[in-house]
Formats: sequence, C-alpha cells, structure tokens
Amino acid sequence: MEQECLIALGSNLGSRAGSPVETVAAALSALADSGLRLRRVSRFFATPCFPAGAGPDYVNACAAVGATMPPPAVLALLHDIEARFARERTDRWGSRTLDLDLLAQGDAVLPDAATQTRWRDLAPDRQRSEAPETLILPHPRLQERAFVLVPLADIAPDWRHPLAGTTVRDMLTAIPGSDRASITAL
Ligand SMILES: Nc1nc2c(c(=O)[nH]1)N=C(CO)CN2
Repeated sequence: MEQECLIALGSNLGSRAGSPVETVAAALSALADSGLRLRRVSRFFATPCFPAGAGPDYVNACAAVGATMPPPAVLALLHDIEARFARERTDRWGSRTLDLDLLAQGDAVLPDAATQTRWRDLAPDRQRSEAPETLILPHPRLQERAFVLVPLADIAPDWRHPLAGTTVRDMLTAIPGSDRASITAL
C-alpha cells in the first residue's frame, strides 16, 4: 500500500546542478525519478540560516510523495540523492549543498513513543551516543523550525502529528511570529 511521505528539502550552497534554487529543483526531479511518486510540492522559500550567522540564507521547500517501501528504504534513497549532489556531512549546522529530511511517513512512530520520550530527556551528547543514526519519525525537531513548517503548511496544513496530536497549522501558530516573518516565498 502506498503511504504519504513528507520530505523537507534545503540548500544554501550551489551544487553541480547550479544555484540553491536549481539544486532543490533538481532534487525534486531526482525524487520523482527514484520510484517515489511526487504528489505535491510547496513553493520555494528564502530562509535565514539557523543558527543565525552560520552561513548564507537557505532555499527550503517541502514535498509530499507516495512510497510503497518502508521508512528505512525511503531514507536510504534520500541519502543516495544527497550524495549525488555532494553534500558534506561533517558539520552539524554547516552549509549544505543539499539536505533531504524525511519528516513523516503516514502516521508512523519510530521508535515507539516510550523510547522517543526517554531519548528526548537525555542530554544532547548522550542522545547522540544512545541514538546514533537511528531514524526517528516524525522528525524530532519538526515542530520547532519555521523553515520546515512554512513550506510544509503549503502542502499538508492539516497533517496531524501522531504523538503531539497537533496539525501543521497549529505548530506554525505556536512558533514566534518573527521566525515566520523572516521567511519569504521566492
Ligand atoms: N534556514 C535553514 N537553516 C538550516 C537548515 C535549513 O534547511 N534551513 N538546515 C540545516 C542543516 O540541516 C541547518 N540550518
């Protein structure tokens, strides 16, 4: 059965595809060519780098795609596309030629809610050692980021977080207005 995946795209450096806008556009074509079915694409937005001053502005967008494969296979596919656009994975907040995040797949919760709660309460360094490269769904920082929520609201305003119970529209209302105001559609 096909499930809907919500994917966030971001770029703040040119790649072999060209500018960040061209890179995000090329990544969407790559997604469509990869066996995922492209259902909806948001507008492209210029967003200030988070954290502030860590690099040039980003271009961010979101896409809804249909997938018949399980979440780890979708993630592997996203990593493969990132690699083709030569993203450097060394620096956590550093500049990105292309960043593809799997935000959600249907209402999947991975790992289970109790494990996610335990991890969330750990200090960040222990979080990284106990939960190294584990796929967490929905994406654990989805609610905090205007640069994700603003494009996501274009394509899935009524999607409901399976643990928090809130919609994308609710989450967007809950973040500071100044964060939203700093984002402009291209
Ligand atoms: N505005 C914005 N800032 C970021 C982004 C991003 O996509 N947009 N991605 C990052 C690395 O994941 C770090 N900072």
